[in-house]
Amino acid sequence: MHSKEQISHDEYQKAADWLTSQTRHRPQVAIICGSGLGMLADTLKSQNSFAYSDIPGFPQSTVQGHAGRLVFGELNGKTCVCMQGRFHMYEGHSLCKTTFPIRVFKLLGVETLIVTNAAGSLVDGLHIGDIMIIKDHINFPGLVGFNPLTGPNDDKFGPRFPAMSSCYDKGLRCLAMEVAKELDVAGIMQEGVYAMVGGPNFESIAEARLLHCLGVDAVGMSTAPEVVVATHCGMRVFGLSLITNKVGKSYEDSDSVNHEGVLEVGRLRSDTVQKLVTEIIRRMEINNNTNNAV
Ligand SMILES: O=P(O)(O)O[C@H]1O[C@H](CO)[C@@H](O)[C@H]1O
Ligand code: HPA
Repeated sequence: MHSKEQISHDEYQKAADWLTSQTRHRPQVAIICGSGLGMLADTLKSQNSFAYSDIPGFPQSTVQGHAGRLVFGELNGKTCVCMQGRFHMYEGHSLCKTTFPIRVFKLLGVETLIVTNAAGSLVDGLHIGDIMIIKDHINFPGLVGFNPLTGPNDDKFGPRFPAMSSCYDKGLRCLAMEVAKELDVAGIMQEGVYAMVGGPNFESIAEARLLHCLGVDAVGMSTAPEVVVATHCGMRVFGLSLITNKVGKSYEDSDSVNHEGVLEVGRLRSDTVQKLVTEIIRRMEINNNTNNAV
């Protein structure tokens, strides 16, 4: 599935212009809701929401737990746009379609991207229900050439060879830990490395052992392409993984993971994730002088 699909600057602009004509909100922060975490969008005040099917160029969500709506609104004094449902490579979308909304957000003036996901833990210290602040990622599809930036570079968005050595903003990671302490949830939070695999199958035992050996703390099937595209176009990124399951590394393990279980943990922890994200956004500094439009 080495996609040759290219999306022109005009197509991103068309979606951004359509959204600008439909809502008075001009978002500074974009939030992507992971599996079972769509309720984050419900916290926005003065909402305007749009079905993905109505937005020019947007793909459709096909996964249970991903509603397929873009919600604009106010949250603690910041204007936000929330993806209630993300796109995954395994749904059959090209990677540039999977990340289409990110560049549209850039054109809308978004400066900060908050990504959330459901992920499986590979380490003893991360338990079901814990929240991992993403410190770094391993983009397995990207390492072998499945990268949303493949193809002619659009210099209006960013450089041909973007650095990825500090894509998860350190200031926001520190802020998240401070907020976690104040909300008394620091005990279930720690930083770690997220790895994206292609999916849609969950990992075999041997794959889980390999990921563990490679220094992966949590594994999922999303996020890295979104973060690559956001970093390429100069956005500040913050990411959270909700640990929804332990990834079996022993042939003696009898538990096996399934998507319903993943969604259930999302529901159980939705309140905590919501409070964390809401408070981080309240305290986040926004550079109002930056003209982000490209
Ligand atoms: O990464 P999000 O969208 O949270 O979803 C995660 O949950 C699904 C598996 O249950 C996969 O899509 C995996 O990537
Ligand atoms: O264990 C997992 N593996 C891959 N993706 C996932 N998303 C939630 N849990 C998992």
